[in-house]
Amino acid sequence: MSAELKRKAAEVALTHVRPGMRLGLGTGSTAEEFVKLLGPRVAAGLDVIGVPTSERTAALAASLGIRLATLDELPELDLTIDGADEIGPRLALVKGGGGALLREKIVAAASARMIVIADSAKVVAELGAFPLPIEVVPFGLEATRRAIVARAAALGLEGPVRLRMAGDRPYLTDGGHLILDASFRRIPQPEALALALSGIPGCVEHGLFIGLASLAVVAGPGGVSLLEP
Ligand SMILES: O=C[C@H](O)[C@H](O)[C@H](O)COP(=O)(O)O
Repeated sequence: MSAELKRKAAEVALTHVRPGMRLGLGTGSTAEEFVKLLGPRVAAGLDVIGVPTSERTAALAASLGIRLATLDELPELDLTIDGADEIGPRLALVKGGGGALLREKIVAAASARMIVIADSAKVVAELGAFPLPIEVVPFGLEATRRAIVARAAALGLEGPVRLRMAGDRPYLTDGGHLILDASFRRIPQPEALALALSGIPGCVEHGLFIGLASLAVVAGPGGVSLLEP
């Protein structure tokens, strides 16, 4: 998606921000467009406080003068704005392409509302074309991977479950965990898959966000559209 479309979606999301709000700040190139638009508004006097979902977003927001807090300091938020890798029916999402899914999900769950910003290519009739990121602890990695394969086989897993790499080393999340990317191609039952993955020891969190987003702002060549669950 072009930076321009990302910015258009972020601009619409910004109209939902009110003075005094406690904001969850998402991660990824689209969420960054939102943070970049928020910075000048804060400099012009908009009083908000942000809880970042990654070290990367924290650094960007701080560089723009946005006041930040931890989720421990502000455990209840008004609104989270974040991107997504896929937006499916009823605003079920796949997230975690940028490796921030754990903090993103905790922050979204602590927010009264979550607005997803994306380009129209992210909207799908069925989730699964984007490999599902699953955050796991390093201990027992292969046992956890096999358990994921065993549970997910009946729920649409078609391809490999691969350890995400950063160059020649495993990618490490902000929480010090690893990411397994699972190639489903189709996820016909997201709720059942979410439940199955959550029950696997060693699996910290998965990238299925179900029932969390209350609005999607989708920018396409023909304009911006709003999707509700
Ligand atoms: O971990 C990363 C996040 O879930 C992102 O929101 C997601 O990957 C979308 O990123 P982008 O806006 O760069 O496509």
